[in-house]
Amino acid sequence: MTPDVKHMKWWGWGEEGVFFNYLNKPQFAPFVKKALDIDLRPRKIDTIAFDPDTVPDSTLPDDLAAALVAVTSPDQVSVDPHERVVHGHGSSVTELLHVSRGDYGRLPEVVVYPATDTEVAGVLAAAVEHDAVVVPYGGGTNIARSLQLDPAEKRPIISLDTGLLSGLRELDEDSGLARVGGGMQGPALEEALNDRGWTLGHMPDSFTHSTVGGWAATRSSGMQSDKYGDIAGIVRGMTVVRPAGTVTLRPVPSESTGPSLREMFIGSEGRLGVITELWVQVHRLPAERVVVAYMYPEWKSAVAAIRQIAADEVPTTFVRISDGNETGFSLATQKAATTLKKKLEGKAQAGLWAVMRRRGWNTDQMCISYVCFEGLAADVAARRKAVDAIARRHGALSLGTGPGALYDQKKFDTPYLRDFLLEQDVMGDVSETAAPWSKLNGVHRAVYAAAEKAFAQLGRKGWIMSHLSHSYHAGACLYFTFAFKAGEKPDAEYALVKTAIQQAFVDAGGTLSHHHGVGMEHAPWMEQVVSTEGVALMRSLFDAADPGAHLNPGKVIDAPLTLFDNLE
Ligand SMILES: Cc1cc2nc3c(=O)[nH]c(=O)nc-3n(C[C@H](O)[C@H](O)[C@H](O)COP(=O)(O)OP(=O)(O)OC[C@H]3O[C@@H](n4cnc5c(N)ncnc54)[C@H](O)[C@@H]3O)c2cc1C
Repeated sequence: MTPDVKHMKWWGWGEEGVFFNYLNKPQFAPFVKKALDIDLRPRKIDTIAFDPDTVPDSTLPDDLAAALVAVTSPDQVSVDPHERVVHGHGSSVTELLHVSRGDYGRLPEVVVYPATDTEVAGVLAAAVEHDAVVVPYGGGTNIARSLQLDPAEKRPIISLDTGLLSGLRELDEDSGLARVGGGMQGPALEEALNDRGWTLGHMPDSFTHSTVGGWAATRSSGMQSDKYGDIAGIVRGMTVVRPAGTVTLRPVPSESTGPSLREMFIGSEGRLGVITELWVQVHRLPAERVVVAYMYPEWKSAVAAIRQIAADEVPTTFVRISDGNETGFSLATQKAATTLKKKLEGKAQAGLWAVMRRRGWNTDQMCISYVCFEGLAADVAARRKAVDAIARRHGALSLGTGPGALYDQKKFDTPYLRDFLLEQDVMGDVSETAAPWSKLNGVHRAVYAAAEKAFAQLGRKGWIMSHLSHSYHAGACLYFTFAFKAGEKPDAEYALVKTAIQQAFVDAGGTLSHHHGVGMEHAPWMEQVVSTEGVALMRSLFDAADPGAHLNPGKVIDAPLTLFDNLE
């Protein structure tokens, strides 16, 4: 029997039985028709039955199987076809496209669930001794092809699932530091902390299925990073089990001990060892939390306002603005008004629209913004007043807390949209960057231009929209969502659009990725963003740290597959 570790659907995002439903959103189908020239069909797929006979048999050598069982137990080692398929991919759109059609690509020969550091060390030792590859697996939510396996890899591949390395193990309440198992998933950790009056506050959109170790290994950032920080700041110490031994980094608030090993492991995507335990910075649950919505007449004034909030150092938990296209999309995903309360809200919204039109706003260009404040009530009120004033100076109307509450409730629903779009033969995905404030509008313009050009090359209508999230003193993250109707070769078409967007990031002065990591998907651009010598230095590190290339090879740099190489 395999261990009780929660996994996502083998063929898509999230839990079986949960879907994106557009039938209760009356404006969605007309919106998609206008944006992509597509007539939506009612969703047909509730689930995709898994057929184990479609999975090639595992070729795990007997001696390696025996070694893995010897260092763990028979129940912790699985060659089950479903297990191997679940662990053979991450959540990039091209992986899901193929896997959902039964085209699995290279699969691991075996999945192992070590429960202690000693067992992890045993698995790594067995891998080195039997010349196998080990790929640490957290929640499988990455979208940078960080888990995708090289079809040309001839050695046995072990997927090391971190699910049993879980639990809130210690809470140092004096310091606000928690010791946590690397495989613990977001909801379990947050629940355990909340029960004791604490929160981590790290909320990536993938929160429901991703793990603390995965966050660290991909250099993740959550939607509340303005207050709680990116994972690189949240992680204060860690344990990393490597084939040669274990690195233990004690939790300290800051240190001056040479180049930071902690930073080196953050973003290492499994190439330097298995992160089995982390010390993370936690916070008391806030007394009050308020999300206020504002509507700006257009993008530039909205960005200027957010820039001002950052420059004035008004503490916020998050600040987000959707550009005109994304605001249109959000409005199109509003549910039909079935209750009196909703109908009244609908009337109030119509009234607001009339005000905006009277002010001469172009409703296609207006930008919705959400600002979250947490803390003591008086403090929240003072900060809200400061942001209100900045927003007004930049021409915004305050929409109050109603839309913000809705945003808070819906925030983890959107990931289901990609699977729905795939079923409708639409390729939809996201790409994100960060840039200094001085370059942000240029990056926004460049990405739109690059995407429109790529859609024109494909000869069909495409859609792109964006929001600003994660503000810093020096700049912010821009997060783009794009979609187009798939043709004969969806991967090649996707590669064309995605490449255009990534190249536009780099050319316009942004970074390759703000929080999705590199994997194989972004590796080809690494020299452009960290320089040729930078990549050479990273290569020396990986080669020296893992001379036999046993640890998730081909990720971050030197990827064997590019965006243009289809899965088998
Ligand atoms: C819909 C959607 C929304 C997303 N939103 C966000 C977001 O808001 N912010 C964000 O940062 N990311 C986001 N992501 C990306 C993804 O969730 C992150 O990259 C996440 O950190 C991956 O964690 P995981 O546990 O799923 O890792 P996995 O996908 O299982 O693994 C990712 C990489 O980390 C390695 N790894 C995993 N665990 C360990 C470990 N314990 N030790 C060593 N290496 C390990 C793996 O080998 C692999 O290379 C999103 C993804 C999706 C699909």
